[in-house]
Amino acid sequence: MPTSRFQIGDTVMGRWPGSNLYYEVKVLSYDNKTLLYTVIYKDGTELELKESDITSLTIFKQGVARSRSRSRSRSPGRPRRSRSRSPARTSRRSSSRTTDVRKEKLKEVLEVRLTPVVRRLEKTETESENQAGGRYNLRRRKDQGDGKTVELEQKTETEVLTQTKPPTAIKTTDLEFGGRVGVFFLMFLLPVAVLALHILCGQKDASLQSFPLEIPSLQSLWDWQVFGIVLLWLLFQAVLSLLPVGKLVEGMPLKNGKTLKYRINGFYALLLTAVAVGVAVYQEVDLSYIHAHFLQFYTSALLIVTLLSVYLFVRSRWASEDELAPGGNSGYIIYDFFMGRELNPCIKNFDIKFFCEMRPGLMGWVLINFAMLQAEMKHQNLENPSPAMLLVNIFQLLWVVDGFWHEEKLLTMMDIVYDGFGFMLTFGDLTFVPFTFTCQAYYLVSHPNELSVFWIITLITMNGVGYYIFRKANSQKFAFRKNPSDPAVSHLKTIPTATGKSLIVSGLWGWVRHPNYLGDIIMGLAWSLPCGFNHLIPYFYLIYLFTLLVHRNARDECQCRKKYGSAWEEYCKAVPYRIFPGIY
Ligand SMILES: NC(=O)C1=CN([C@@H]2O[C@H](COP(=O)(O)OP(=O)(O)OC[C@H]3O[C@@H](n4cnc5c(N)ncnc54)[C@H](OP(=O)(O)O)[C@@H]3O)[C@@H](O)[C@H]2O)C=CC1
Ligand SMILES: CC(C)CCC[C@@H](C)[C@H]1CC=C2C3=C(CC[C@@]21C)[C@@]1(C)CC[C@H](O)C(C)(C)[C@@H]1CC3
Repeated sequence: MPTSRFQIGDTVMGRWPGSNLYYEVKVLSYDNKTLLYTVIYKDGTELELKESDITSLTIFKQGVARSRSRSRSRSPGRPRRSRSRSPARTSRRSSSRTTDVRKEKLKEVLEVRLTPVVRRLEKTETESENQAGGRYNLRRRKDQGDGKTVELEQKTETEVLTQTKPPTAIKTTDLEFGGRVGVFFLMFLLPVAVLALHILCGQKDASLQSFPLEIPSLQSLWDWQVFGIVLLWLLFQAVLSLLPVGKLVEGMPLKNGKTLKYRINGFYALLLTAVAVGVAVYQEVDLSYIHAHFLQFYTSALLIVTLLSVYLFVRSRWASEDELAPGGNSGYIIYDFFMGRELNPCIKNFDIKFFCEMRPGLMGWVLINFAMLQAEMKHQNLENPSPAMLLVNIFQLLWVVDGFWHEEKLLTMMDIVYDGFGFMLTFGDLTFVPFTFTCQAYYLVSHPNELSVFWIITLITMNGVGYYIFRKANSQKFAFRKNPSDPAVSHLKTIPTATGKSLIVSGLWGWVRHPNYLGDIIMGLAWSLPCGFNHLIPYFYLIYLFTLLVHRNARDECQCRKKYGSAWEEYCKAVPYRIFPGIY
């Protein structure tokens, strides 16, 4: 192996593909043609790595030691922000220089990456465990009796430190949604599809055969007063989100080691919004105004989404590389505009993405549903809302309340940790959620549907079952990631992975690989069925959810395969179905 830097049998630190995590590996061979090293991880996983993904133990330890001494002298507050020393930049530049320079740069990379987390080690053990999403053990433990494996036995500093890093913002090469052409069409199709949905839901003949639809006049699409109301709504929700009530929680560590702080007060904001709406209704504000001006509300929201997306794209030009999302950095303007370049665009401490993801959209959804309930009573001259309308309102309210009750969990989700904030998410959060998730209630205003007692009980049971699966699966995974030895989840069987995290392979997560998606889809069905079978249009949410979750499942599995390698394959063998047991 004359040209290789590392020799067969050397113990070195190897980067886990697709991440910033370094683990101890042994060099098994070197291929002069492909310039790849075959290395073996401590759990037996063999992989081929590039030289740039390997570093010697000495250099790695020096990096850790230096970072430790530096961090102690630093203030315990927010870590220093350093544009010029961004890890991504440093590592990119270093690749074109000499080996010595590379070594020096690598030390720097490790130093910068590790520093802030050393600070975390000075906290209590529980804190560091929570932040790291669990503790990590590189050794694959021998199975114990029932084949159950236990995580975390031994925790080295480096393991915890490196594990907490999110993926690097290298140039995005795997384009999703059909690449540039796909997103270009999506960007026009999505708003038009939502508009068509509105027109269909609102007209007497809601059948798909009523195409081509009557195009609404431009005048009927715009109203300055409605635009003002939408702006006020956004402002009101932003103010509520800044209220100093509720706990302050640290988000997942960013690439530069920095963590952002989030005020978890969504549930209080929901209560305050309910009080404000209650007062308005008491003051005889007619909420059916929203129904009467629904299209104008939609176009106002769409204009705000477009302006916000442009603002986000423009400001991302000044973002440092470590502030960029891994998925929206292709260099193609259209694609990056759609996917979003910046991971967590903030104005001071206000994270725009975190705010938009739930607040205005989910609260708006509940408010619009309630407005539709009032509109139904008005239009159909009812003294009380119909059972169908009540079920839709209650089922969806339960889901939204649940979302706000567990708001903190959003911080660990793919949308916050991985996806950029661009047109797709702004449109999804601020228009798609409030203006399509409400389609059942909107439909019921002009398409009454009688429900028998049997049907009502069946729908309540269906929603209950779906909710139980959704909640239990999500809570179990969250509790397990937070602390695998938590008595509530410690009985679960697991598959260890080379990253040190384990995969649950029993209970709901041993039934299908995404039980939470299954629960969500069952609920989605229970939300549409109250509208009867006359038209397909109230099933829009179900169709959307099914498509989104199947696509999301594929995205997530692709990431998990990269992260967990052979352990993920083992999990797929043990749990062959993705979402629907015995079917898919
Ligand atoms: N109604 C709607 O419009 C939408 C609803 N949702 C809902 O949001 C919820 C969250 O969804 P989402 O964030 O997509 O995905 P999940 O909550 O399912 O998270 C997937 C992650 O869980 C971890 N994981 C996967 N399998 C296992 C296992 N066996 N044991 C332990 N950890 C595992 C992996 O991350 P790691 O190992 O890194 O922890 C994986 O990346 C779902 O209930 C979904 O239905 C989502 C999107 C839209
Ligand atoms: C085709 C569209 C442009 C796609 C838009 C997708 C978005 C509407 C959804 C993507 C993931 C979402 C989640 C929630 C709302 C819908 C979007 C934004 C969620 C915040 C709702 C509340 C839940 O409790 C949750 C589990 C936290 C949801 C997380 C994902």
